[in-house]
Amino acid sequence: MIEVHNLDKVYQSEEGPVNALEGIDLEIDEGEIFGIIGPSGAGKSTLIRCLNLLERPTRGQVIIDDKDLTDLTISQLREARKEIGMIFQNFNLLNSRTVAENVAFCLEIAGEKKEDINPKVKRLLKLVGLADKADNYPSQLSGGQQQRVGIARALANDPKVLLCDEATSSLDPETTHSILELLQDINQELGITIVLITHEMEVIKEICTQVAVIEGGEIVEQGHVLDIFTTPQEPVTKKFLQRVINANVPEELLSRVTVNNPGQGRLIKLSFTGRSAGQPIVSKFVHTHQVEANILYGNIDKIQGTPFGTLIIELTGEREQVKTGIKDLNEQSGIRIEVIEGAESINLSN
Ligand SMILES: Nc1ncnc2c1ncn2[C@@H]1O[C@H](COP(=O)(O)OP(=O)(O)OP(=O)(O)O)[C@@H](O)[C@H]1O
Repeated sequence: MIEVHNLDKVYQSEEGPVNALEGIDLEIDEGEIFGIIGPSGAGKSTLIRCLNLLERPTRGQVIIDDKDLTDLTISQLREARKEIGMIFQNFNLLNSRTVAENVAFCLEIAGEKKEDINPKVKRLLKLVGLADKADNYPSQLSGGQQQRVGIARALANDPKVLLCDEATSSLDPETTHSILELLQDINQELGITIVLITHEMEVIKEICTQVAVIEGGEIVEQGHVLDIFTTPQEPVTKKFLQRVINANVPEELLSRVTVNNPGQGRLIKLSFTGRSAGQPIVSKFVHTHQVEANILYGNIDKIQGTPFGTLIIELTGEREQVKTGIKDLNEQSGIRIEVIEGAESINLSN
């Protein structure tokens, strides 16, 4: 549905060229909710704006629905953009127009027949839950309601793709949740492919199926959200995940373990998914190995409907027993083990 090949974007600034994006490759399937996450300055906004050529790439291709946008004439591009809706962090509504007029505006520009505009606006406002706000002005609406107008406007030309540029970043958590739910409904009911950029892993966790992590203008990691949550590879991904999984062992616990049991206690973090999330892993482990297990932290969450658990346990016992036990655990499918720093590390690969 969307393909990006070897895309670069260089801005010319007074201080010289800025390499905002380098060698970006992406493939986004039809019907996907694809998230792009990265820290400030990573290139997220530039990338999403390159997808509809609001920002022209310096090099590379953007292919949407088999059309290479970088090859189109201005009028062909205008036509192709009707298939790509976009919503923004600050909503970008026209304050002098009512809610209905904001939505009607795109239809007027697209040359839609006058008699078709009103019923379509009504339908769109109903879809986003604002049927009763048609005659209000944007200043009379909450942030969440304004974003709903933005969504109705973005859907006016029946797009196949919806681009969301930090669409929930200026909203409180509850409103964020309701907007994400609306986006998910739109994706499921209308089959629209959604690409969103965000700096919040919560947003990725809540609605995305695939995620790409961008840092310094490059995609450093991408894959299915569940895989990235359970086996993150890059430090930047791990940092984002810490904020949502919150499975860091407090310093004081760590020092207690190493002070009381020098060279003995080992802290391990288990991440488990799917069927293994419902298994009595720890009791089975203690039963089989002569090792004590003290649970310091535990949490079970759901990502894309799949249970996903995290456990942090302190293991004490004979060194060899502990080592064998950890290796056994590591061989079980669906379980990922990390020996946490501060405890004597064990090489899990041999
Ligand atoms: N018009 C511009 N001229 C020059 N440099 C720019 C321009 N727009 C962005 N940049 C630079 O390009 C890089 C990527 O910026 P971009 O806004 O895409 O990042 P971002 O990940 O969206 O950041 P944020 O989350 O803070 O919005 C940054 O170094 C930024 O300073």
